[in-house]
Amino acid sequence: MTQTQAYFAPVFADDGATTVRERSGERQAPGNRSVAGSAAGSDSATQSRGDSATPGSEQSEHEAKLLVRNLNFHYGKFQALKDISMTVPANRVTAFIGPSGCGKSTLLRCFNRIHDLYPGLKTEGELLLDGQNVLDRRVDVNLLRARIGMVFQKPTPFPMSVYDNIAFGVKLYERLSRREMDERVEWALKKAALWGEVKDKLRQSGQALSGGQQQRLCIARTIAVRPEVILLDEPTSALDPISTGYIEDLINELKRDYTIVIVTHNMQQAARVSDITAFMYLGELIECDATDTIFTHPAHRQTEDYITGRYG
Ligand SMILES: Nc1ncnc2c1ncn2[C@@H]1O[C@H](COP(=O)(O)OP(=O)(O)OP(=O)(O)O)[C@@H](O)[C@H]1O
Repeated sequence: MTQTQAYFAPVFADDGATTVRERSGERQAPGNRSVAGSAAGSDSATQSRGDSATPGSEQSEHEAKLLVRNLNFHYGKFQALKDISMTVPANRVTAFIGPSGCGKSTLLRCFNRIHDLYPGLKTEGELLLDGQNVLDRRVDVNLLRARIGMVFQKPTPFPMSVYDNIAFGVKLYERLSRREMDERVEWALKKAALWGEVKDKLRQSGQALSGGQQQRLCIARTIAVRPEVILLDEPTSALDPISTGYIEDLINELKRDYTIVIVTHNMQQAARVSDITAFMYLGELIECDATDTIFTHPAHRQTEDYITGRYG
């Protein structure tokens, strides 16, 4: 099973699909949806605003969309994340940087609980989305993943038409008329800056598009379910510079409506697209601050060594 298939596996399963469809009528407008059980994290909501003790909060006057508190993560006996605390501000781009193996992707995957798909992994601490702890076992992970969408490193269109690539995820969560679905598909493709290139190819296979177009299709597919947060795990590492430029422009455009978290190995990219940068090293968050500050006046020697290319 590929990572993407695994990600969607719960909604392919009979029980999961039924649950999501049955609950689709309950879904609220974007920005006003709840994924948590009735008691989950309610008292944390007020605390999630302007928690000055949390790294990353001081540099943002924006509302905290995600708040990570004392997060630890284990792959079996190996601890991959160590006591991570940080704020991800709303409608901003937050970049995770750091040497290979420092835990960037592991942290990103905690946000939409993709680790739940694999046995033997343990997450401790709190991860608040609009004040609700998404690590609470009562959280409906399918609804969580509708609120927090993810785009993987390698473009992974489904083996179906361009149109169906978009419509597929939407159908899992909403019942739309044909006309409404047409409108949603067009809207998502326009948002992903792909409409002009594919409007005459909607019935062609998504896998027949170029690599850069496929990645924009994957972004369109993610946007189509109207998430609030978009997680991008090295979204341009398999793309040429022109396609990378398109995606970076798109990220800049999308942050008006979405909160974006991106993992990147490319420090120029982090500097170009992000407002906030978090530097990680050996499973720890070393520092998190405004991107300009991280790249010009990092507070820690390890950060400076990394951004100046002394290691990594
Ligand atoms: N499934 C797994 N089982 C055991 N250990 C894992 C697993 N996935 C990742 N790790 C380990 O967890 C640590 C963090 O890995 P992660 O992929 O999050 O790092 P990363 O910073 O994203 O690295 P890269 O930049 O190379 O993608 C690494 O030491 C890695 O070997």
